[in-house]
Amino acid sequence: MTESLKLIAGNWKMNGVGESLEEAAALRVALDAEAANCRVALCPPATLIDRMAQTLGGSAIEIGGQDCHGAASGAYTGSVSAEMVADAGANLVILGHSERRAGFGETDANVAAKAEAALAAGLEPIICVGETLAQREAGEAVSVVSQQVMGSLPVSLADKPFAVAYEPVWAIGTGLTPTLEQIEEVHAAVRAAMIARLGAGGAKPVILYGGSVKPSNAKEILAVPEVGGALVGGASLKAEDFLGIIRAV
Ligand SMILES: O=C(CO)COP(=O)(O)O
Repeated sequence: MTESLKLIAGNWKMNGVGESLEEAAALRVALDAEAANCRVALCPPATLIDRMAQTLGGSAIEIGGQDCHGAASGAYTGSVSAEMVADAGANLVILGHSERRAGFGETDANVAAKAEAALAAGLEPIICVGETLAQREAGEAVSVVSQQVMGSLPVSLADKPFAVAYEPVWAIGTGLTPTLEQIEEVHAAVRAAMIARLGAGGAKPVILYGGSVKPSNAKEILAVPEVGGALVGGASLKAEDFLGIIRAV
């Protein structure tokens, strides 16, 4: 078991324009008044990182990007480098989300390169893994996720701060969640793969669960062994919902 503080991270995905920062501001007001029992982060679209950093400046709430390129700079129209994400005001970055693996063809090797770039820029990567429904139904969830961990974590992560997020693809945005036993089984496998890949450096970083986490199910999910926090999509867009999850820690 890890002794690290739990991390509750909100992934806004491609939602949010300037006025959405009111939700970040409301979260800040609430957490200024009642300190959270965990690390809290918001990961807005890249265009909002800078303004969110201004909105949250001086608060305990951390900021993450949702992706970065694997190269430091160059002719990659439309892409954002890890250094740019950090320069805008983030200290974390989500990498290898299933929406990027499926929609943008990202491979484990791409994700590992992005993690290297993130480390070089001083960002803490949150590396996502998770099986599809077909893979789960074929009994392959543990093997698929273990392979993703082995392929997506560069060995240079060993002494660095990072997190892994287990997000079953079929649980994202569907209202479906695995049973607590299924979550425990995969998180144990993720931990074993982290240690196989990184040695002792794989023992401590938190493993987040993501996929239809909401205030009503957060408490039981966060109590599962090796669940070191949550990566929250839809329920992170409204401060009140996100606070309900933070309060469940
Ligand atoms: O993909 C997710 C977080 O990265 C989970 O999304 P939902 O919480 O909306 O299911």
